[in-house]
Amino acid sequence: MSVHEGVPAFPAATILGYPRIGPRRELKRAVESFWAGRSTAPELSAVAGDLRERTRTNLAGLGLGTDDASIPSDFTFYDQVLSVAAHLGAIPERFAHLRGPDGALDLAGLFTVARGEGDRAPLEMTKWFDSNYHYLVPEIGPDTEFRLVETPSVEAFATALADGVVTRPVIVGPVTFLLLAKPSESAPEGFSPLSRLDDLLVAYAEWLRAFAEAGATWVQLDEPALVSDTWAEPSAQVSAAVGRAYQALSVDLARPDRPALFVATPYGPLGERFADLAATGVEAIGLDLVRGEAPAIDDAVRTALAGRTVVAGVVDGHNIWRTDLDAATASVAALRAALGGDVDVAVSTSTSLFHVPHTTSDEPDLPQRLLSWLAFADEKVGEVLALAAGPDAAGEAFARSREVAADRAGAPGVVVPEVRSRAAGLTEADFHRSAYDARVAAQDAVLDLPPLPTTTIGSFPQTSELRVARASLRKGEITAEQYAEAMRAEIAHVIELQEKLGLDVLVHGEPERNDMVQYFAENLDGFAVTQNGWVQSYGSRCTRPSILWGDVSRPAPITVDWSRHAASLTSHPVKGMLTGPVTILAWSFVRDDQPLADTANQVALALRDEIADLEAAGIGVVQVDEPALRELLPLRRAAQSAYLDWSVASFRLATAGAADATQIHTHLCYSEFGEVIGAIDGLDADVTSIEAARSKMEILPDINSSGFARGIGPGVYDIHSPRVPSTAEITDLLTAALASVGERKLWVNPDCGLKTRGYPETVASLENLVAATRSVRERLGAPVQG
Ligand SMILES: CN1c2c(nc(N)[nH]c2=O)NC[C@@H]1CNc1ccc(C(=O)N[C@@H](CCC(=O)N[C@@H](CCC(=O)N[C@@H](CCC(=O)O)C(=O)O)C(=O)O)C(=O)O)cc1
Ligand SMILES: N[C@@H](CCS)C(=O)O
Ligand SMILES: [Zn+2]
Repeated sequence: MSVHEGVPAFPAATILGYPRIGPRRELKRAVESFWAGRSTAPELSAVAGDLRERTRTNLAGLGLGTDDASIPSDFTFYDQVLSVAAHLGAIPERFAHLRGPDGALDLAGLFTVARGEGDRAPLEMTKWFDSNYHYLVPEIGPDTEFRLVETPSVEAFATALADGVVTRPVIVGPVTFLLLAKPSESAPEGFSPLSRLDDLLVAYAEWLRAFAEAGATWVQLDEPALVSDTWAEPSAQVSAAVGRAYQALSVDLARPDRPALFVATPYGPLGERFADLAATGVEAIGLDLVRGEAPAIDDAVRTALAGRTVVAGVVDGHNIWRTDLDAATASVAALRAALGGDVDVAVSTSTSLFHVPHTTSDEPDLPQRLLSWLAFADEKVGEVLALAAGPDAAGEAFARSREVAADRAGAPGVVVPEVRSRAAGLTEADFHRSAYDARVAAQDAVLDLPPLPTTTIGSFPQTSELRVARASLRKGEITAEQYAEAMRAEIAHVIELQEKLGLDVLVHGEPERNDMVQYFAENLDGFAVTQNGWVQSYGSRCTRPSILWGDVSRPAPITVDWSRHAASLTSHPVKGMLTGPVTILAWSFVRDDQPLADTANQVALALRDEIADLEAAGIGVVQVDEPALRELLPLRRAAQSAYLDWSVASFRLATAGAADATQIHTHLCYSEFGEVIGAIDGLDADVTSIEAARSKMEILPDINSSGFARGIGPGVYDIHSPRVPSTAEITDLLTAALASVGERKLWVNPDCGLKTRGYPETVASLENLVAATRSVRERLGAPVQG
């Protein structure tokens, strides 16, 4: 009997996943209330259960089937990668005390692993593929035990089933889990977590059996790692791992001991890994057809796939423009033709929808015309259903899609001739500053800084008073002037604090910013912002990505008054604070009708004007943050250099108008930067601050070997945890950094902004940072200033 006989049909239309925070951030509020001790674990679980129930009712109401596994079940309290680690007991030794007798973590334990406790560092957090979502990095060693120790995903499935809905559980697949992991602290040099695949598969098999016993017909295993060719492990090794993993889970573990398996591969073209998967017994394979071409399909693949399903991800799960349904239909038809008549083709989103907000119907302030161009998660469900039904049955949806495309192309603001002609007139000279030596001389003459200058990354704690003031302004409860006065008072407080702490280059603290991208979007033409368009960035933290829909320009200075006010309160240099073009693009929903490079240059020109206005206001140091530079790096090596060319160029365009005496800083965080160190050098910033404390300065050898010659501030204080680093600890980090990059280049700063921290730990940490710097300066024989 073929392994595929008796397999339940894959649904004709589905989505790869759905936002889990709730339309009004219900999960964020419930989780934070639990953390604050205002609610109990059962109360938090009840909120989560309600949310899951609302989600499946909503998806069923939108038209997804309740009996065919079209509704994904992908809930997690914090992060989907952490959830796998928790299910399988793969928790670092330093958290062993949190595990119950059965090896499971309770909710409080799960959050402790995510957030750390005392000297026990949390799991490292880093970006999830090329998105603004951040996952927790599993730590795997030769002795990590893999065993199914808890089953909340199975219980969630069973609850939905009891409610009459056959959902499709979604879990991160074993190859991706191990490729995303890092070696545990005790692992020997050169250890690869992927070497533990066989042991991990035993636990995945147990998990699949548990789903089968609970009645699951299909389970989705997400394997986004397969679309990337940038792993340390050679391609042949990844290919072999795919073969072994899915042979074990689909053939060695035969049905009915397991549900049918759907392996989804979002975020890029699957390429040669498609044939690897086809050679196993998985019942369905998902392709991201938004980000790339369909893979090569030869006779062998066609034959191997007979009786199975390929799921065409043609509705963009990562952006919010309405789908061109005709183009998507053509792409599905081409895939169908390539696969031949024996292979079923279903329609889906390209990625989970957790990258987009819940629904456009909750945005009363967005202009109707713009709103009509958009599809958030719920509207995308309608699109997959329309595509599955086809242009005859869903004629109205197809007609609407054509109207939208035409309307967008001709709408005022989409093309602004003045913006286009300025960009067209750019010359090579617009991308270059003077030689670094000349700049250093000019800057030394005006900025009287000690060796190892101290500074912070920009934001100071966003207190609830600041957020409430902004909410009150929005509701009309206070006037714009009252709001501005409250912000000026906060800036005065932050300046006074920094002077007291003895920092050298001060910041205004960014109290006026709801978010470092949204704030600029609110002040630039060509953008719109949402009211309720929240998207999870990590854990309980959310953002409202702005919508970059038209040509970008700056109607008026944005940050100048705040920076001028701060500078008026101190004799120290105050650093102006801007967000760079690549980060503004990466953390917004960006128009899809022109190359990103062109859009980035429009944003860069607006920032260039802002820097000129800051200089005119007497600001001699300006930081242009690019934390997302690494985020948009293509997942395939062949595409990376073109990306780095345009992204670096846009930063240079933004900053190259600055005078020699203006010190340009940049800041990078939330990623591993080793492999793009050359591009960071290419930014040509005078000073670069970079996250380093969490990884214990692992970046320093890369900086050294790249010949990076300008100022560098490797972070000496991990701002992701309330833990206060001791003076001795910071002194050690500074000593290591000094030995590596030298006194002339070294700056002292935290890893990132302080907006998510509270004041008590911020003050204590910065006191220690300044004390450590002074002790190192003394050792160098430098005068102690500040
Ligand atoms: C630095 N990072 C950022 C990323 N992406 C961004 N877009 N911005 C970033 O800063 N990516 C990588 C990293 C890590 N990611 C994040 C993401 C989000 C946060 C964060 O702190 N988010 C806040 C929300 C920020 C915000 O928009 N605040 C608004 C609205 C605040 C609010 O909730 N108001 C209440 C009323 C007031 C109250 O009672 O408190 C309401 O509306 O109900 C504002 O300040 O006006 C979050 O809370 O999740 C950090 C790092
Ligand atoms: N200037 C920003 C950078 C965060 S990546 C801040 O300090 O919050
Ligand atoms: Zn940062």
